[in-house]
Amino acid sequence: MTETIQKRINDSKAMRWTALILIALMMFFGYMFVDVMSPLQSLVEQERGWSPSVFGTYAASEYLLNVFGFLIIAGVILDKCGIRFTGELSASMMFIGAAIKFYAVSDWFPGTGLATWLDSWWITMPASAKLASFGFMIFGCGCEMAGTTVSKAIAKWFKGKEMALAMGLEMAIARVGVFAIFSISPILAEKMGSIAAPVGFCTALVFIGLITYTVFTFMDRKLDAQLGADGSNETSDEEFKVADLKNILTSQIFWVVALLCVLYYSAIFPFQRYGANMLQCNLDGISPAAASNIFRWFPIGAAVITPFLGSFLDHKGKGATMLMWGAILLIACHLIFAFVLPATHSHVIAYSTIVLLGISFALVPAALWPSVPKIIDEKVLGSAYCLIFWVQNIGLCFVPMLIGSVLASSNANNPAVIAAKEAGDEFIPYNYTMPLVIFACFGVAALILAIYLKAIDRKNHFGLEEPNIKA
Ligand SMILES: NCCCC[C@H](N)C(=O)NCC(=O)O
Repeated sequence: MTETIQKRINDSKAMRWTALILIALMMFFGYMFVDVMSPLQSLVEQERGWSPSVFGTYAASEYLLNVFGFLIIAGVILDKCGIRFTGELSASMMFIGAAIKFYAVSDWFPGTGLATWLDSWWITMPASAKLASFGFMIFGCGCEMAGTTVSKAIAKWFKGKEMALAMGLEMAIARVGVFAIFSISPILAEKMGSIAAPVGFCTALVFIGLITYTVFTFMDRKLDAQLGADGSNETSDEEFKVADLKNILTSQIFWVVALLCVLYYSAIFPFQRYGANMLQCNLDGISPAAASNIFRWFPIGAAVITPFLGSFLDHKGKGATMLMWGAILLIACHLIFAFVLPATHSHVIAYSTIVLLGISFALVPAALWPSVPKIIDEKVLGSAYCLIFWVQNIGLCFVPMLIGSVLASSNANNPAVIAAKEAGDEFIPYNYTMPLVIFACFGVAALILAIYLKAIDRKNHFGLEEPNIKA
């Protein structure tokens, strides 16, 4: 009897990479929306009266609902309802949140009954900021849930294939989105004479992301038909039960990975918010544009290198070792920024350290996310990703506030800062040593966890050092 081996849709290189592009586009547009207002801080202050602390509250709102438990629910939804439903839900939440934020910063909002009511309480926070934060909170829930859904979708479509390369490419595409919006947003705002223009533009892009993900769901339906699954819990024979969460939460290796993740990312994304200003302060007050020009090599450097490291991981392995090197580079870079740059004011050192940090930012994500399917049972993979993001979001929500207050308190008696404030200067030459030392300490803790992770992997054979593609 001859047995025909049926080829699945994801066995075709063209089809699985098309699927990756479709889902990565949703994240690309999502990451663009996240940072659309980051380069417009002073403009938002002028146009809408958002003080720096209002801006900080607005930025934290992205993570607020996630921290208060939404991401845990998101994990259950993902494992119970599957990647198609959860992806559509995430993309829709991203669009609804984006549309609310667009309305909040548009010229249609001031003067409405809602604006008058929102202005009547917590008066230091303008109505536009309150509504924009509400929208951003809904968007943030959708965006983080989308991030975990995309990881689970890639693990499904690329299992035993180029999984790490695919995850690396997806993250690289998202980072190009950050780079792109940092360049486009100020131009759009200036040309259209309003901050609402770039926000509206990105809201439209988020809608396109919803469409591209919808196209992907048709492909995924076909894959499920070939796998013989019903699509609710596509990759596993056993049904997901909420009680399975207990297995994740009591797993030692899960906590090592989750803590490593929060510590590492707490020294990356919050640093991203202060990085350009830190360079300005340490390079004799260069212009904000010149500082951004140096700083943008950080996400773009990571975007270029991540896919190569992903491919290396697929073919050669060494995931745990890559995590260790990522943490070592992180520590070295923050210490150079803290002690060497203020002493030398060297542009060469600034550029090289930014590039080194970009390599670190490629090493850790490229190794971390593809390692999760190796340590966690497939049927609870969605919940595991969501729980890791949940722990990470706690750091991303609170560390910027910690850094902001340390920066303020460590400069309270700084004569240069006092003089600049008294003179009403636009540029305040802050000393960033203390915040940078805190970032380096996060790196040291992440390194200890990476070493421990490598040790427990060696003992328990999780395969973190093994390649994904077995010859
Ligand atoms: N403001 C963007 C934060 C994205 C956080 C997200 N949970 C994440 O870790 N994504 C993976 C990455 O490396 O970007």
